[in-house]
Amino acid sequence: MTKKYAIGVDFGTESGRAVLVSLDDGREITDYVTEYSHGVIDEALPESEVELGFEWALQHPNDYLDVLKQSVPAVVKNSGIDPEDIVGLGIDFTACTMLPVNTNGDPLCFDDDWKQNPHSWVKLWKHHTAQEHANQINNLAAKRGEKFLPRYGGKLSSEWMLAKVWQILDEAPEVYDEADQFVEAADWVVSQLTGRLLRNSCTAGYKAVWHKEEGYPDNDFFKALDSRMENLAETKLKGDVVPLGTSAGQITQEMAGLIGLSPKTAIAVGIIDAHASVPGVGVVSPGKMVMAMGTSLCHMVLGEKELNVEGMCGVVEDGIIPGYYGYEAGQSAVGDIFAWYVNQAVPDYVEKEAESEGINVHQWLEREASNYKPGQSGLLALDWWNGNRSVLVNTELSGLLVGATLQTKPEEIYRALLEATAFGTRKIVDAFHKNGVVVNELYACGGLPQKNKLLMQIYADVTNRTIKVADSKQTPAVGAAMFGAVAAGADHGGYNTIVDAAKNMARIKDETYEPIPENVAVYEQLYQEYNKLHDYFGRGENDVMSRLKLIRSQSSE
Ligand SMILES: Nc1ncnc2c1ncn2[C@@H]1O[C@H](COP(=O)(O)OP(=O)(O)O)[C@@H](O)[C@H]1O
Ligand SMILES: O=C(CO)[C@H](O)[C@H](O)COP(=O)(O)O
Repeated sequence: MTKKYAIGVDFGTESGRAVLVSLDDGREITDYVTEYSHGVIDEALPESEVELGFEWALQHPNDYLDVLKQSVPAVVKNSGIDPEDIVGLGIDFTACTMLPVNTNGDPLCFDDDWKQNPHSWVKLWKHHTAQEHANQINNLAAKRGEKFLPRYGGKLSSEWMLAKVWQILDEAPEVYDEADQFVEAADWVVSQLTGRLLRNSCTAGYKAVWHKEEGYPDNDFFKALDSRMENLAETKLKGDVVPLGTSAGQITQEMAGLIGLSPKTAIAVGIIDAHASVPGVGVVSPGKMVMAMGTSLCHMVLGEKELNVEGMCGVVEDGIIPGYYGYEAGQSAVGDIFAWYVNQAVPDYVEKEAESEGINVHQWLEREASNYKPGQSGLLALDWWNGNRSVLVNTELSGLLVGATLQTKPEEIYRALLEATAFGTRKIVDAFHKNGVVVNELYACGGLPQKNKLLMQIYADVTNRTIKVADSKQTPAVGAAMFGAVAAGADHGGYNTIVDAAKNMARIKDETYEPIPENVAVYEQLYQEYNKLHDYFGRGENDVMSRLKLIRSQSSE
């Protein structure tokens, strides 16, 4: 039989990339990145005078279609592979990245009547202006003892579907009324490929509080929140929720022609980007935490029971690998914090030296920071530059650096920021491990493990665990391609289960990061100090960060 292939398309924050993968061994034959031409829309609507407020983050649905139209034909062409041998395609997406659509499934922002209204656009996962709505959802759910709340670590995030939908209802009731449905971008893009709008159980479970047995929260709860939302589940969130690995159908003739695939290609239902990384690195059993490390960091681990863990993003049965409870936690900025430092705060001389050596500023800072021992800088930071996703679940929190003196060097601050993110991860690992969701070893994927060895060693030392690294540049896309192979099925050259696909296709580097005992000891001391700052600023003893944010938003009105 001729070799078979699948395509995984990873829709990230700034760009989308297609990867063509061999189904024999997971080898990535070729990939192609398409930058979103509108990027993250955070200042004004495209071709419009309408300005956006503080912490808005929108996207343009056409950018997603451009990824399909540019990246997919490019990987087919560059590989020279016959499209008939590409049996499946899967996509993964950031989430909750959601949009209102009309009865035809078209985004409201495509309509001239609606495009001047910011609420008609795609709200990106990091759109952070629905915190007040999230707070009210959480308070009411806690007061009513809603069963769903512990499954989300005791708090729903402002990044998720319910807070975003309620914000739309509150601030633009006309958009809420006009919308036939609110859908995840992952599901919308699949509908553009197949002509069928299905909701995948992964985004529905983690981001829209859907449960395999219980469905969405009761109408009573929605009614108590806001009587206008009483029937949200049957109206704006209507439609079948289907398990991961389901085929959404074959690609439409029209789309197949447009993007250069065979009309027989099976399309998998979508999955969250981070979650696709789990089979992508070959993790299909408990005890192994997968860290998708990029602009943000998502932590995923499988368990055999549904347990409550403080501040986790969620536990969803079959949410990642069928047969297991999939747990997720996360840090809403990691690479983004380093980017902030490099772009906003590094002195000129560092940029000049890096440039004269032909390396980038990250590489320069990493090299210089490697000359320090743990604790030597006397610095300690809190990693909340984009709020805290786990375990505090509060987007009002902000960053902190203590210990700076007149002698402090840029590379010491850079190192303190790397360490802060590692402490944030340690907090998450401990929260799971101590509550019965065992974490014995760590698997890292995403851009950061390829870029920064010091960072990875610090993570191994701070967590006192071995870290294995994906041997793939595009792990979520490889995971998505695996789901594409499952959608095709073994009879058509794919696989029948995601476990079979992962066993054959996932690849891990030989080199691992092992904890260094003397570093582990110093970091243990620093972590205790981090914990004190964490609780002081994060657990209500001192809410200066929330007050500053309030003053800031009042002052910018
Ligand atoms: N050498 C480096 N060390 C640490 N962080 C880096 C380095 N180079 C780039 N970054 C950070 O990596 C992040 C991008 O990660 P990547 O995984 O490629 O993106 P994404 O999360 O969008 O998929 C950026 O936030 C950037 O600041
Ligand atoms: O919340 C998410 C997963 O649950 C987002 O998809 C994720 O944080 C986006 O990450 P990145 O920009 O690093 O791909």
